[in-house]
Amino acid sequence: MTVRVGVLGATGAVGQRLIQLLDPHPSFEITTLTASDSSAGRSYRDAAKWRVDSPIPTGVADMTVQATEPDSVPDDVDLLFSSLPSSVGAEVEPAFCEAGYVLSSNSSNARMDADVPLVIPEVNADHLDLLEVQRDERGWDGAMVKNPNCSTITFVPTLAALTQFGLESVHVSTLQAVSGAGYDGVTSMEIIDNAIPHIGSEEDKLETESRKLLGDFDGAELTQNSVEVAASCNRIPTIDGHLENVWVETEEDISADDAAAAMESYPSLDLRSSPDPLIHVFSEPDRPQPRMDRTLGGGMAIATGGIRESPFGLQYNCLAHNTIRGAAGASVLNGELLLENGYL
Ligand SMILES: NC(=O)C1=CN([C@@H]2O[C@H](COP(=O)(O)OP(=O)(O)OC[C@H]3O[C@@H](n4cnc5c(N)ncnc54)[C@H](OP(=O)(O)O)[C@@H]3O)[C@@H](O)[C@H]2O)C=CC1
Ligand SMILES: N[C@@H](CC(=O)OP(=O)(O)O)C(=O)O
Repeated sequence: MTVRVGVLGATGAVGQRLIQLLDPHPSFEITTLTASDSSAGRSYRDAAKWRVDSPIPTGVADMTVQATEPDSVPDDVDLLFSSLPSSVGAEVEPAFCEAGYVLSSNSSNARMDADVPLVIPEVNADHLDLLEVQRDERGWDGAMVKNPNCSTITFVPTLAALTQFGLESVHVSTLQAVSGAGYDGVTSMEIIDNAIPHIGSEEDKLETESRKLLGDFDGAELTQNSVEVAASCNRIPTIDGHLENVWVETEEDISADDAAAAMESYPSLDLRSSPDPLIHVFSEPDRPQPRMDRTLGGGMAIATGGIRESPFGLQYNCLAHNTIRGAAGASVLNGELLLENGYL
């Protein structure tokens, strides 16, 4: 079955990555692209300042960009990927769901709403059925699933692998690539020869989204995980790939070898964009590194290394490609999960 898909915010940094991943996808066919009113009516080639490391797909270049409103999207589109600024997403995404469209959204609005599934398929695919609650409560024919923040996606799969030991508290400190701020987000004068120890709202997202992702869904209600999470977020001058240092305290003592084995054997899924292994464990203490390891598993793997026991619990590093596993690839994987579970 080929699913007709559209991209909301298609001209942006994440929208371009979505097009790069969706164009060769065997299950999805791009039929609609939307952006702001200043791009609407123009060809995609003309409206998008293409910056992804492969040419604009030929079938996409001459498509006409539509306005981002339900009336501009044909009724036969089965799935919309959303990469809109969150303020715009908050306004227009519910209107699309009300009009009957199913959305896989990367934007941060509504991620913490009680009836919105926030999903990393390998971690909490069962939360997808919150969509039934969402449809009941909101009266929507459509539906909305979200993927988490890119830095949240990087460390939560490693925590999921460790839940068997009883998670008590987590400290995480990030070194985030500049692409996370968008192409024009951080100027060269700000970031070259520098590191910036603050990223607005980011720490709160890591602390809250992780507890929702690791929570239990009983078919009616989601109970958040009680683990305490403290985050510190830093911008550094890498292009792509968020590196994180993590300390985890658990009820049971875990040796570094036990932790490595749990992460290495943590299962991937039988979905096209889920890599096997999901978590790549390096034995070298100086890995993973952004430039060397961000493209593991086509940019969808989580890499860990430097696993050791410390006075503050288990300590390790982890890394993921922020615009693939952390954004566009995460939305595509949620699209595959929606298809697998009969929501399309
Ligand atoms: N960059 C990254 O690595 C990551 C980004 N994100 C999130 O993904 C989302 C998109 O980010 P990014 O791609 O970097 O953003 P960009 O600014 O590069 O792109 C934004 C897109 O939304 C469109 N848009 C802007 N305003 C409106 C509007 N009023 N109505 C309709 N469409 C509009 C733009 O169209 P136009 O070209 O016409 O202006 C463009 O297509 C954000 O929510 C961001 O927080 C999440 C994780 C990582
Ligand atoms: N804030 C992230 C990117 C981002 O846009 O996150 P979110 O999807 O939560 O808005 C970063 O700077 O790397």
